[in-house]
Amino acid sequence: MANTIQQTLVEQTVAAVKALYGADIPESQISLQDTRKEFEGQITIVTFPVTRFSKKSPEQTGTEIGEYLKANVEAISAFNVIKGFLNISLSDSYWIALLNNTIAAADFGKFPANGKKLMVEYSSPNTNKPLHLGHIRNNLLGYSVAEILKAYGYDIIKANLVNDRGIHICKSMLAWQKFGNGETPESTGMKGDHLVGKYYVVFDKEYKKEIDALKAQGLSEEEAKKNAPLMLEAQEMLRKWEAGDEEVISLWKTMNNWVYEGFETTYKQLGVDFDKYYYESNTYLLGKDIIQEGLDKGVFFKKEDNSVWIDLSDEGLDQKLVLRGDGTSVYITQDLGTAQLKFDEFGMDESIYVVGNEQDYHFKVLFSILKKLGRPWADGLFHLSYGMVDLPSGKMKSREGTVVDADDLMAEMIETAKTRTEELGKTEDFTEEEKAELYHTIGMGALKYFLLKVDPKKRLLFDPNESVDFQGHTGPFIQYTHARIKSVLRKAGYVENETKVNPGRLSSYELDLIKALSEYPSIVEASAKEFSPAQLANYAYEVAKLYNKFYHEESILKAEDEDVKAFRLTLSASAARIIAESMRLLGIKVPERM
Ligand SMILES: NC(=[NH2+])NCCC[C@H](N)C(=O)O
Repeated sequence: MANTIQQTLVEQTVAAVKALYGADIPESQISLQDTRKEFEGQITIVTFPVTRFSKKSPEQTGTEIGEYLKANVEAISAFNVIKGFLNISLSDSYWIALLNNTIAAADFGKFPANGKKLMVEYSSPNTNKPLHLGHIRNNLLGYSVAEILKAYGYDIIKANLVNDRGIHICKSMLAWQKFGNGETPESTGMKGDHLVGKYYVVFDKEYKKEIDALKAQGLSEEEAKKNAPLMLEAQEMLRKWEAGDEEVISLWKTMNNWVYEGFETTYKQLGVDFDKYYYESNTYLLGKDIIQEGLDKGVFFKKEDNSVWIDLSDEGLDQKLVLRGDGTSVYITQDLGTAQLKFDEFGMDESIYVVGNEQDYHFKVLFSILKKLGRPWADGLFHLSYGMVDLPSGKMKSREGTVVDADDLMAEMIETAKTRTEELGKTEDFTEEEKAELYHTIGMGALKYFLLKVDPKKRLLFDPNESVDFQGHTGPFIQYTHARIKSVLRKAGYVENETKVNPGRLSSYELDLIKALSEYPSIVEASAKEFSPAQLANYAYEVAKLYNKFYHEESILKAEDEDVKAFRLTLSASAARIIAESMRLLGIKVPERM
């Protein structure tokens, strides 16, 4: 447990039960809560489990435990019992010492290396079109979870599995070949991924025309789709590609490089990065040896047409194809092989896949197969699943009218941040360069915070305007708070870790803020264990709110005496550091001034 006073209270409660009632109560039965706002105190012990041993009323039991604790734990200044809840007040001197000695220290909230390795696979785009809003959620989640786990002591590998082969890639290639007139990113000034995406859309449009024409000739929808000349050509291209045709391969290399250049720009703008890239063009044949192994072990079975299946009805899932009758692989064949490759190469303890919830079933099956095959690492696999992101209709139109392009959205966010910041009118003395950086920081902070504060499983409505509200539950509100604290510290000429300062007593605003800051390590721990950036995001907001309350209620620069002033500056500096660090783990920058 990161907060030692909590640990002490649990241990001393166990000792109290022994001393008072002669019984051994397991630590796990002692639960602590934050004391409710309307009661006196900061930490509450739930005494109901103890009544089993005391054989007395909850009130009586709470009072007896409270007296024992007050006599034995120096930090306790008072207690009260309400309906069996033992509310404990810790002395001001306890909280003051905690700030000076623990929270204000540079290593507060830093975890030592835990010797464990973990891979986070995220992003994993297809190279036939640019990234969209859904990818943004994916990238932010993956990056943030990786940073949180790194802070918690893991050795992290950020991996990206790029889907760079298959019929969808042939569609954009074919459309470019037929209708592209030799267009390049240079000749059009378009980003490479957008150019390729444009031809993916062209394919779809032309293909639809062909389907309609065939249907007008009396073909069924299904037949028309199958026999449309463009589709037949795309399939022919895929066959040639797989047979090693030089022309196709060279076209693929050219267009794929356009896409990668585009992706790199998008990733840079988003502020995400990767340690390892996997390409499906290299991994798509993997997994076939695992199919054979599964057949030998009796985990898989063959049907008459030679296709290979797994029966997962014992787990409430159905039968699932793992290899086609003609020996070609399906999605899961590749993923079996890629999982093996990842573990062979990195020998990690855990592996997380950040992939949308439309693939929940796929990952259930994948993990289940690897368990059945007896892979020792199969228990360390986790699918970090997330829901869709929508925009309020009419707010922003994407190029194709359906999905929202990631680059467009980011540009729009930075623009909105600019407008809003200009309204605040505090940047007169900024250089153009500083302004541009600030708008970027705020625009991206707004976008990232809005997407990360929500539980990943929830479907999300992204409201660009609401996300930049400087007063709301937003990134910019937290960023603004950070800049405000930094401004106070600058005005005071504050130097980090000057002296240990004792103001004598604490106001309730100071106490609430110190208490919140003291929770930082346990929040990092919980966010890491639950792969939950949302917890950290909401925590940063709480700290910012408490700081603002403190700031409005207490004078800092004009405090009543030097000790109080020095103390409030130390408290401010700690709040700024913890806000900045929480936001860094979310991939969000905080400005020094704004
Ligand atoms: N190992 C995996 N299956 N990762 C997810 C790949 C996601 C895939 N490229 C898609 O866009 O749907």
